Amino acid sequence: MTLNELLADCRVPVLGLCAYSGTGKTTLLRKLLPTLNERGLKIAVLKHAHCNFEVDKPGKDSYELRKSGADQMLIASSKRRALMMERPVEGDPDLKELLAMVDQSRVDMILVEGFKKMPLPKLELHRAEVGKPFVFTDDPLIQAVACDDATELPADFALPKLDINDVDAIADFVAQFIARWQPVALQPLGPSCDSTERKQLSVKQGLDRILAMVTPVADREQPPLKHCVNRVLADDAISPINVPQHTNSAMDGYAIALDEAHQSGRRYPVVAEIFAGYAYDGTLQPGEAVKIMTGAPIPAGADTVIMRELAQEHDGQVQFEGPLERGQNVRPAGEDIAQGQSALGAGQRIGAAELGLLASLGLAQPSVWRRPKVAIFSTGDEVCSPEQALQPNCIFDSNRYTLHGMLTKLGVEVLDLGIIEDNEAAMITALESAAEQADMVLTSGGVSVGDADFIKDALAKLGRIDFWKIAQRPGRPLAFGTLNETLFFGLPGNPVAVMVSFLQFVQPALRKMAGEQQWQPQMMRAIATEPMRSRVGRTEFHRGIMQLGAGGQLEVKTTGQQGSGMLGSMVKANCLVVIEEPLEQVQPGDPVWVQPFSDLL
Ligand SMILES: Nc1nc2c(c(=O)[nH]1)N[C@H]1C(S)=C(S)[C@@H](COP(=O)(O)OP(=O)(O)OC[C@H]3O[C@@H](n4cnc5c(N)ncnc54)[C@H](O)[C@@H]3O)O[C@H]1N2
Ligand code: MOO
Repeated sequence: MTLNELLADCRVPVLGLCAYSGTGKTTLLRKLLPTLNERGLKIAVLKHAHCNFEVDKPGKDSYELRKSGADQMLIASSKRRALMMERPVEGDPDLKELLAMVDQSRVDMILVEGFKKMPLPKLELHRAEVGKPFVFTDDPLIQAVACDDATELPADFALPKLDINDVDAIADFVAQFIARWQPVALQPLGPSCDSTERKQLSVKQGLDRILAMVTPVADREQPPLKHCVNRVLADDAISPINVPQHTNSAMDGYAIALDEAHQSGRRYPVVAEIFAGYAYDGTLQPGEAVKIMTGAPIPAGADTVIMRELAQEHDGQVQFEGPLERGQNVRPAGEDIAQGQSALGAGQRIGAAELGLLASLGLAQPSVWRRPKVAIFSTGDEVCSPEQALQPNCIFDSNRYTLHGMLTKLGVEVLDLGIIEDNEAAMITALESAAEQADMVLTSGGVSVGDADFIKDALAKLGRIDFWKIAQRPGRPLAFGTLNETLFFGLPGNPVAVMVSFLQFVQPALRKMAGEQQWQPQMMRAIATEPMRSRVGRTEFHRGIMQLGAGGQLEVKTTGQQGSGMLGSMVKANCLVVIEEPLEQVQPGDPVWVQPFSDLL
């Protein structure tokens, strides 16, 4: 069994914990589960046990009834429920069947303990004193190794290494694993589903081929900070200063040096008053206080701030109520970002928060990548510019406008070449000129099998273009390749297909070209509130409306009719519902993946 077969039906990430006995797997899990719960993550644990384990006790009804011959014993109260089944099997129980028994709609992931040999992504736990060999050397599915200080890893060890005693670091790893996880249907399919055999590419296969062809832009620019919104950082933003610059007060109050002599009722003479933006030049002596405002630097000698509400000042002296703790209400210099630390990594797209952060470091002209230039045009004699009167049998050109909108939001430079006449000579001239001026050329229409699709002949003469069929709907036909050095996408003509293909393929390509690193489409789980039909073997993108349900859970319904020419369905929608290849039908109550539009639409 392959990983894809084992996990094909899993709606949540599955991670194995693999270790030899004595490594402390269960001890770690007992600490890890509350840590993950604190982060809002609900975890199911699936554990392999020795063959004749018992969970209930002799004398209990459930035990006796099972021993009397109940094939399945389901016991439930208002707090919990347990199902015991007698299922003798040869060898290990079937993990795929067990995973299907977990109520996946209620958890964020399944941790599997045991089942060491199964093709699962796993975290290896290792302690040197147990004296056992590593598992990762023979198991390519090990994602990381958590080990103790005494463990000596080989020199060529290239996986993430975690400290087995650092539960927070392991929880971080698990949280990242969940965040990065994609359902099997959106991952590369195994060899049996390769294009040569099935004539269609999966969404992931298409995207992988596209991304392999994309080279990020290489020229840097240093525009003024306000012009950097939606640009991509070319270098790490290294902080030239400590933020905050000085150790300062987190409260309006009084700064003192807290010493042994402090006791409730002790009177401190107030020797100065410091406002934010000013400093106390002297050194505070034991027993003295300065009145201090939020953000003002803590004077030399002081180490503690007491908020004004807990202080009484009379005749130039102040006393404090309640117990004091040294260091309270003091924000150390560099607490937010230390001088020399990388505040933002190269490849980060700059949004409002990043812009503010760069400003807070005084980086007024960060180095960013130049914006990719994208040429767009529409094809088809029936396509008419909205600036002109509609001709008989024609339609207005909407694709150039949806493309323009999405490209603008992506922060690229758009070169709009208009509508190109449906003849080969016009097509060749337009494509040549577009390829010379831009990093990417985008067209819509003419990539399916129609007779009057001159673009195909023009492309064949000018570049190396493949005509793909993607196992998706809408957006099945897709042309992709190069015109000299310039990337070319021929998107299908249907207006919704254009947008869906842009979101799935052009967007990731352009983000990579723009220098963005580590971008992943946002994916969320929502509960379907109506049936959605799909066809096994293709990924369907339904236009969805997601909203919070009465129970506080994200719910999604479709916008109604899903014709790939109906732009109204995109207008009503706020997300795409992604129905993965293996699914035929989504029923109300089923969890589904949704891709919110917030990024681009
Ligand atoms: N025999 C087959 N017919 C079709 C197939 C197929 O596999 N076999 N695939 C269908 C699918 S799926 C799609 S999508 C379309 C894509 O076809 P083309 O890329 O060749 O696009 P056109 O035929 O030129 O146009 C399709 C549709 O879209 C309208 N259109 C085109 N450009 C614009 C524009 N700029 N603004 C608004 N609307 C536009 C055009 O008028 C057509 O109605 O092919 C199916 N057929
Ligand atoms: O790409 Mo087409 O939209 O599947 O009609």
